[in-house]
Amino acid sequence: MINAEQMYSVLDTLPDPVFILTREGRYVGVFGGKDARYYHDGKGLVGHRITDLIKPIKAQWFLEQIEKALSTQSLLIVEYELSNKDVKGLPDEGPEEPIWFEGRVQALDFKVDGDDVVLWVASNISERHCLEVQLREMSDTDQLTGLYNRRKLERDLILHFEAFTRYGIPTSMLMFDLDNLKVINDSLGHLAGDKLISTLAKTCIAELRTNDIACRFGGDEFVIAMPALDQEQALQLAKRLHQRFINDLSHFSAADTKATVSMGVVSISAADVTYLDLLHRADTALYQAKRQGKNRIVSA
Ligand SMILES: Nc1nc2c(ncn2[C@@H]2O[C@H](COP(=O)(O)OP(=O)(O)OP(=O)(O)O)[C@@H](O)[C@H]2O)c(=O)[nH]1
Repeated sequence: MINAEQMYSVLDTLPDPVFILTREGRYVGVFGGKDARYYHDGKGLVGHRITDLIKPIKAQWFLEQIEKALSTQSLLIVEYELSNKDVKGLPDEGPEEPIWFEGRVQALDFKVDGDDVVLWVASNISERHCLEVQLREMSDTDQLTGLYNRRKLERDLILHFEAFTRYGIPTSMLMFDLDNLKVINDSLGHLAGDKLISTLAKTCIAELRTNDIACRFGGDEFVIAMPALDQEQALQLAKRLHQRFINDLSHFSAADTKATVSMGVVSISAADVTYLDLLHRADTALYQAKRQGKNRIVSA
């Protein structure tokens, strides 16, 4: 059988760090964390309290997790970001970048110096976290243009709709569509059509504010959601953008067909029940612009 001394040696050799923390956030034991690629040596933390080592807001979060693990007596799994610069008493040696951790926190069935304690195992999940962020970005992004896709737009529109119904903050929407893309594809080729679509996207990126959400809605149709802009301001922006589009598209033309853009502009109104009503009204305004002869803006 393994003896107590050997057990201690095993604990200390663990690649991931293991902390024993009291309800008040005092480190009463630190084991393992021997993989220096991923962890700083935490031995110096023993005897200190989280609140003395970490900034108040973060320290409070740790205390809440300890409390939760103690009160539920079940395994709690949390994710958090921490750098050695955030924690007083950690050495400079070790990873320089902030680390994303998965913490597994479990109440222990004994007390230390009369205090309830938890076991907190921290695993470095930075690589996985980075991949998750990349995946989320990819799933929100249209491949051809780099603009957001419809999924991301709809998620954001739900929030903007809530901001309007709760606080009266307006959001306007511009829906636009290339005119005559089919003819251009047929005469200049599909790649030229793609180039047109990318050109519109580049102009959007150059012209818009950072909190505007420009999205490729599908095919040659785009939607821009403009938080905190009323209809008149949105129309001004649409006119500016339209002028830029016309300039940028002027050298793409096929026979006597000019590459132009039609636009519909709307703002959330009290009569809209969900963001889908806003999308529907934008679509109707765009349809009117097409019906009235294309290459124009309809504000409805
Ligand atoms: N090159 C290219 N063409 C596309 C892409 N997506 C959709 N299209 C084409 O764009 C056309 C879109 O249909 P419409 O909007 O009805 O065609 P349009 O000629 O622009 O007609 P109007 O909008 O009425 O001016 C279709 O012919 C599609 O095949 C794309 O990613 N690249």
